[in-house]
Amino acid sequence: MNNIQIDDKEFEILIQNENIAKRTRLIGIQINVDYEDRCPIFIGVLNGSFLFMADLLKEITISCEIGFIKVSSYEGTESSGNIRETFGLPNDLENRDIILIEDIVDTGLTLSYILNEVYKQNPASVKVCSLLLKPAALKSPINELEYVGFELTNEFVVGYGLDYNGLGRNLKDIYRAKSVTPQLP
Ligand SMILES: O=P(O)(O)OC[C@H]1O[C@H](OP(=O)(O)OP(=O)(O)O)[C@H](O)[C@@H]1O
Ligand SMILES: Nc1nc2[nH]cnc2c(=O)[nH]1
Repeated sequence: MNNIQIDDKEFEILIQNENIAKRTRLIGIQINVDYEDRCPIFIGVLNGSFLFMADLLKEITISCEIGFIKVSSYEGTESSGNIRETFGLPNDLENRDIILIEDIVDTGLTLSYILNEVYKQNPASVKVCSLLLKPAALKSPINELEYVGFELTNEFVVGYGLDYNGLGRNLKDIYRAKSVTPQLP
């Protein structure tokens, strides 16, 4: 299925699940090496990270803890940049190694907000693992961004946890919005 319709938008295939799985396996191996003999806390950012978090954690063989947090920011395809609150952040992060798991880093506003909240608890270290990154959309560099699955251009993507108007999170593959060709009169 190379082209799909979700709500009012057409999407085309961008990254197949086999390639997501291969990349995830490699990231998992790297994290196992980097955190050998440590016990990091993986914190997934809901909702979008739920599939990536589950698949990545199946590749993790070191001792670790797992949690999820939720922040709110986006409607449709536009970034509101209007992040209100973090829900569910553990309050015992002092001296712990934290690995934040994101599905996508776009403007980086969500992540900057979360990082700020996490640092208030004086963790030992903080790194970010994101399946997707849009480098050209980043509003400011994020030094903690250590593990990235795929770099994208500035296109809206959906599937494998990412939604369009609440739909499409269950898709195995990742799709990008097809550009609309202007209609001649
Ligand atoms: O880098 P940014 O421009 O801040 O965008 C990235 C954030 O946007 C998406 O979350 P969203 O707020 O849409 O919530 P969701 O995970 O529930 O879809 C995504 O999961 C990231 O958390
Ligand atoms: N679904 C989806 N959510 C996002 N949040 C930030 N960028 C995106 C994107 O490209 N797709």
